[in-house]
Amino acid sequence: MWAVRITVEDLCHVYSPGTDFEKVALSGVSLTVEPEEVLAVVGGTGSGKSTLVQHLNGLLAPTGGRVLVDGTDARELKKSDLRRRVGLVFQFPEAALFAPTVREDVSFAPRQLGLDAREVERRTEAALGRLGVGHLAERSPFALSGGERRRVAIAGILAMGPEVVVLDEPTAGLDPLAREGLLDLVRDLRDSGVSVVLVSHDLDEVAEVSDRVCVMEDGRVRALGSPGEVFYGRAGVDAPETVRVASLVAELVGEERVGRPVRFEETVRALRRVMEKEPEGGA
Ligand SMILES: Nc1ncnc2c1ncn2[C@@H]1O[C@H](COP(=O)(O)OP(=O)(O)OP(=O)(O)O)[C@@H](O)[C@H]1O
Repeated sequence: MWAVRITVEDLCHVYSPGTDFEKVALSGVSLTVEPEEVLAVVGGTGSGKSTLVQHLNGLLAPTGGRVLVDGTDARELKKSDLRRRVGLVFQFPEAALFAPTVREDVSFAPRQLGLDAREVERRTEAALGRLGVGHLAERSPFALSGGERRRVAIAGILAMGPEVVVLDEPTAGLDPLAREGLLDLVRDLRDSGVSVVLVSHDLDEVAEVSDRVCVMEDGRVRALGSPGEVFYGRAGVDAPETVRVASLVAELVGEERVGRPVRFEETVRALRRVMEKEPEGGA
């Protein structure tokens, strides 16, 4: 698949400018969403994450700065094209399901694109299959579990064939199994050439799936880099459990023996290495 690059340059966003409710939500944000990467956006509540991602598909217009999609200013692109290319899945997207059946709900967006009926059907079935909800196609979205409804809502976005998918807190409120399933989807999207922007409060899941992490604070980029750079650096973020465990062990035996693991499996492997070298009875 042809992969898109989104460049955010010195982006500023002010809500309700010139009124008593004026709020500067973003100031001077610059970053790039590279083709075929998972970029996590983390940060405290109100730090500007949702505002930032709504600029990626033109839902919000910059107060200052610009967003470039493969070098073209997003304002010059047709809004409907941009929203098809950059699919935005809001927090709790299941709240927007409306059709009598799952299949009709998922096919709604591709039908709006003016595609012929066979192409709509092909995309709908592919998206239902990808999200593992094909067996629910004739059911009412309202008669499903929360996790199933969320998958149906995401299938509706994927049926548009986006090149970038933005997921705003996709695992919020899901049980561990449903959460794991969504993280598998994130990896699967990246592996099939779709970039993913993942907004998350859950640093452990960010450590598991992201290629790079952007830390937002008070409307600015506080840190941007690989999970290792960000979580072991001085970004001031709380680290994922995996990193905290590895850091504690590194304090005892030295970082050169533990390294800087980020993902669960890497941390387990690092600790195993340390234990194997440890003489009987401890150091
Ligand atoms: N429509 C709006 N009108 C005015 N202010 C807003 C609006 N939406 C967000 N804000 C404010 O802009 C700032 C950034 O909000 P934003 O929703 O982008 O943060 P966030 O990092 O996504 O937060 P959360 O993690 O709680 O979802 C906050 O101070 C918020 O109160």
